[in-house]
Amino acid sequence: MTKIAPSILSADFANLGKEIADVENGGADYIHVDVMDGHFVPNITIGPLIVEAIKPVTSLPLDVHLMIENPDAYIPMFANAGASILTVHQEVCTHLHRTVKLIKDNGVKAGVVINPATPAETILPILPEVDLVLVMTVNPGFGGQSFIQSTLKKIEQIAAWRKEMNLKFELEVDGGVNKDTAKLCIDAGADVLVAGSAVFNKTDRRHAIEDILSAVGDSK
Ligand SMILES: O=C(CO)[C@@H](O)[C@H](O)COP(=O)(O)O
Ligand SMILES: [Fe+2]
Repeated sequence: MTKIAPSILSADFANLGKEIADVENGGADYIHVDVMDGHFVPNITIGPLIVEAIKPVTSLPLDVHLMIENPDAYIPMFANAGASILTVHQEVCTHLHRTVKLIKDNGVKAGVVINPATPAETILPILPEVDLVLVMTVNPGFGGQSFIQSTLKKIEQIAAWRKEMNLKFELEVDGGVNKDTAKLCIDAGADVLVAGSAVFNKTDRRHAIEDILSAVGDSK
C-alpha cells in the first residue's frame, strides 16, 4: 500500500491545526514537516516550537525532514518536540553513522535523504541502519517545483539494494509529486509519496489524496 505524506510547507500556516486535521481526515499516512535553516537551503521555515504545537493535533506520525546544517545540534530538540521520524541530509553529515545513532538514541526513527545530484552510492553503507530513505526529486528549499526525472534511476537502484540485502526501510520521494509523476516513483520502487502543493493547493484534500492513490492503482 502506497503511503501519502502531505507536506505542510504548502498549507495555510494561519490555520495549521485545521489544515492538518483536513489531510488526516482525507486519508494521509504521515504529516511531512519541512525544516529549513537558510544555510543548507535558501529558505527558513519551521523549528521545534511548531513541531511541539502540532504534535497534539494529530495522531499521524510526524515525518520531519531536516534541511539544516549541523543536524546533531538540533536532533534532541526535535525528538523532544514530538518528531516520529527524523531525516537528515547525507550532504551535511560528515559522520553519518554517528548522526543516525544519535537519532535512534533519542527514541526516534532515523531516515537519510539525498539531493537529486547526490549519487545513491553515498548512502549504501548506512542502508542497514535506517528506517527510511528519502530521495529528493527536486532540489530542496521550496514547494511547487518540477519533478526531476533523472532521480528515478536512483530510486530503482536503492529499491534493488533493499531487496538484495533483505532490508525493510521505507523508500520515500519528495518534490514535484502529483498524479502524473506518482506512478513513475511507485514503479521505480518508492512506497511513501510526499506531496505538498498537489494536496494543499486543492480545496478538496481527500479528493487530491485519492487522485494520487488512484494514479498508482491504490485506494483507501
Ligand atoms: O522538502 C521539500 C522541499 O524542499 C518538500 O517536502 C516540498 O514541500 C514538496 O512540495 P511539492 O513539490 O510537493 O509542492
Ligand atoms: Fe520535504
